[in-house]
Amino acid sequence: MADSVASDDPKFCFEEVLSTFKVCLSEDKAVILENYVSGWRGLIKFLNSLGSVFSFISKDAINKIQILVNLLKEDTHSHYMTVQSMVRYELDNSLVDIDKRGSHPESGTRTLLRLHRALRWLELFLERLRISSEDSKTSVMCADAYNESLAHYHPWVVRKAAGLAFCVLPGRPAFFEVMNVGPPEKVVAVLGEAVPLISEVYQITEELYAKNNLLNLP
Ligand SMILES: CCCCCCCCCCCCC/C=C/[C@@H](O)[C@H](COP(=O)(O)O)NC(=O)CCCCCCCCCCCCCCC
Repeated sequence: MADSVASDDPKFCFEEVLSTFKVCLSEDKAVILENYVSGWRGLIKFLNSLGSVFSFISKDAINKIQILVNLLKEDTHSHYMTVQSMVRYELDNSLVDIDKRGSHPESGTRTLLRLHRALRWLELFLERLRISSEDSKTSVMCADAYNESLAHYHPWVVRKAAGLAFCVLPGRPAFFEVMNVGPPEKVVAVLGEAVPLISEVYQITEELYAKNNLLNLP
């Protein structure tokens, strides 16, 4: 794994993201942190290729991915193999700020929760994209998915900035081009494979966080 998340390798292919999410779950349905992080790296590559309007979003995501990458490199890395083991280890060792921000503002559990919420946006957006018609607007699909999910956790100023950024998203044909998968039918087929995978990873993480009362970490 490369040291820095902010790689500027320009070549993006959505199937790469698909393949990382494919290997995200272990046999016993635990979320493998390294693969989860790789999936996000791929998505950030995509976001970066859409232009600098999105850099305030990718900067925050890169920052969070980097926190997780660092945890995967520390002496305690064996506890960070899966999201399940990470949560267990951090809770057992009081490494998570539960009610208010304190001495662990960058715990893995808290950091992953932010990405997890964004994964729900991704699932909703990709599903809209999958069933969209040729003249559907990506900006509208993106905004609808955002308003239904991630926006609930963002203050007004972030929602406003995100809304403005969505307006400059390329139209569906150009968006599909950037996904670099092939003709539109192929994109739709790949999305049909990706959405259920992403959804399963999301559900498993959601249940884990709900069970441990972690869905509102500060
Ligand atoms: C394709 C268009 C991409 C649009 C992305 C939609 C998500 C909009 C998110 C706006 C986030 C703004 C940045 C600030 C966020 C933080 O305040 C906030 C809270 O963090 P804190 O508790 O540490 O303060 N952070 C977050 O909620 C995490 C946001 C992570 C966003 C990652 C978005 C990655 C998008 C990848 C796009 C890939 C599309 C692929 C399609 C084929």
